[in-house]
Amino acid sequence: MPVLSTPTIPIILASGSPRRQELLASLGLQFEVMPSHVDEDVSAGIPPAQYVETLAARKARAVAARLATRGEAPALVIGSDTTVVIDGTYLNKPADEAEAIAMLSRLQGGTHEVYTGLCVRHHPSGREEIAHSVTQVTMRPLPEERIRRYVRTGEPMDKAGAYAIQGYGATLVQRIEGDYFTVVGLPVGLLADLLERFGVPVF
Ligand SMILES: Cc1cn([C@H]2C[C@H](O)[C@@H](COP(=O)(O)OP(=O)(O)OP(=O)(O)O)O2)c(=O)[nH]c1=O
Repeated sequence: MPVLSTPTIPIILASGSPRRQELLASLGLQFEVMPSHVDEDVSAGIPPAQYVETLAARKARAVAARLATRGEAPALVIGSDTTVVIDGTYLNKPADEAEAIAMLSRLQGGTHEVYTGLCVRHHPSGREEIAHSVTQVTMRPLPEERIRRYVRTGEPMDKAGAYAIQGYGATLVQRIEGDYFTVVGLPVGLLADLLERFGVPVF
């Protein structure tokens, strides 16, 4: 674990995701957490890269707006969004166990893509740097009984695509092509690039 350093400008993570909090902390930066609670509805037919970038920006903008209302000092706000895409269909968090089973039945034995969008927004100037990253994940063929047992662990319920590669879900994955952290929900290399553009190097 790196020594925690205080960045030159306060950093705010606009996310309630514990995975995102852990990954950002692993970079050794000090930051505050402010979940955005935005509506995640996006117009139908939007391509996946645009979809995750739109939601990442919406999250960062919602939190930046809160800072503006309170007249807060300058800060960098980080928003992020992850979605699983298979054959043009977006799989977000399952509503219940039945939907989790349906999602995993669809993903098993094949390859899908995980898209994560990132937005770093400067408050109060409104300058934004937005980008996304995509990783291909191939899942092992899984018997239905194994899918049901996995869903009963409770792990899939708050995860896009109903699995967590960083948890028991690691055992479901055959291979990935691309950045692991994109699948977990915060591509740290891409984030470091965006922070550098604001003159905030991670190290
Ligand atoms: C595919 C996959 C997703 N996920 C998680 C990352 C995200 O938390 C979640 C996707 O939902 P998101 O809507 O991206 O994020 P969130 O609602 O959890 O948090 P917030 O909007 O406040 O930032 O799925 C994993 O943890 N592991 C995985 O392997």
